[in-house]
Amino acid sequence: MASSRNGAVNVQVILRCRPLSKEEVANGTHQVITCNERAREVTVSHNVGGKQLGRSFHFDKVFDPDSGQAKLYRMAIKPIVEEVLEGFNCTIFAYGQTGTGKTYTMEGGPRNSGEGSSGELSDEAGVIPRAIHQIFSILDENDAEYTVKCSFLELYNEETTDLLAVGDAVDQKLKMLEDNGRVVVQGLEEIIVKNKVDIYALLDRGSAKRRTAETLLNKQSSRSHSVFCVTVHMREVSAEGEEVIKTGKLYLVDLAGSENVNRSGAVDARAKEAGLINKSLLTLGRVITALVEKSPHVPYRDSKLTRLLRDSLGGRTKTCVIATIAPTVQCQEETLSTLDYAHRAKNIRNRPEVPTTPVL
Ligand SMILES: Nc1ncnc2c1ncn2[C@@H]1O[C@H](COP(=O)(O)OP(=O)(O)OP(=O)(O)O)[C@@H](O)[C@H]1O
Repeated sequence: MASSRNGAVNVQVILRCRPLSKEEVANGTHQVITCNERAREVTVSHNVGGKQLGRSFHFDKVFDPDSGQAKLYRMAIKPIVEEVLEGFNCTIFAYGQTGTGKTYTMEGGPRNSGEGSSGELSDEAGVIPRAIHQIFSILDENDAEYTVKCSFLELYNEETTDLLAVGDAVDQKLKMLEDNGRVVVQGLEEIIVKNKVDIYALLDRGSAKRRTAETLLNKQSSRSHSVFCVTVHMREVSAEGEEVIKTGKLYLVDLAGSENVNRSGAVDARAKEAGLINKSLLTLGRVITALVEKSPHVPYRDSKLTRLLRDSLGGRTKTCVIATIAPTVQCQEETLSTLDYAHRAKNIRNRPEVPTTPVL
């Protein structure tokens, strides 16, 4: 039984500007970004013929360089995770140029060894550990019967690997199959997480595998996408006394660096020459364009990423994009490209639905 509680909603787009790094401060790097959190506006200033001009963009939320992880989570992500526990499927994408804070936002800043192993959140903890904490806090508070499962995969050059696999399965490339219109990744490990302490062990396992592959295979992490998925099954009794299983899914996606693919989804000529085309990122841009322009054909099937996350783009999922930018003049051109791209994504409309399955 599928019940639709909501009509169409736009993809939510939030903007985060990272602070200057120590080196940038030491070098006296010029900043060109002004964030106005209240007005939910970001302005890029540039100099044209000696005149200082500014271009402004509005988003659903704007976070300036002083906004820490806890604030971003509380204001932008917490309500989304609450919806996962109501049975919605939700997706959060981090999109931006390399080095603007996608991984920092999703996973968190560097941890000291042992930090987080007792389950406490550090100030620098990102969206993934905070979401797991929130999920367990709510489930435990409600005294619900539940299971929480996590998977973590990487897409690199259109190949899918399981970041949580161990033993013989470590280097296996996984196939994506279609099952009743749903895309499933064959053989992807789903680990049952018993409590919030387990999350750091999982993240460490995934990150260690990513790092090893980078060294051994000369991979560039900025060219890979990672998808962390949390599935929560909850058993509840409805107001009519009917026992129901609710399943909520949360996809947390750390995209490849957006450089080389411009705002219209075209490939930069230099990138093409250098063989730096990222098919999944390129197709994501084309899917967004097709959805925004209401084109009859949306090229979901053209890449692994868009096949896997089809439902998050114009489907039944609640979707949020976190666009990350750097404040420096050197990144100005890329920043404008990210802002244009993110601004267009605001026009995508999804129709979130809660599928409920009565227990037989
Ligand atoms: N909001 C922030 N506050 C403090 N430090 C940040 C912030 N965002 C990013 N950083 C720091 O900036 C550096 C680059 O961030 P990060 O690695 O997350 O970028 P990225 O966008 O994921 O890059 P890539 O595409 O190469 O993976 C890191 O050292 C990170 O700790």
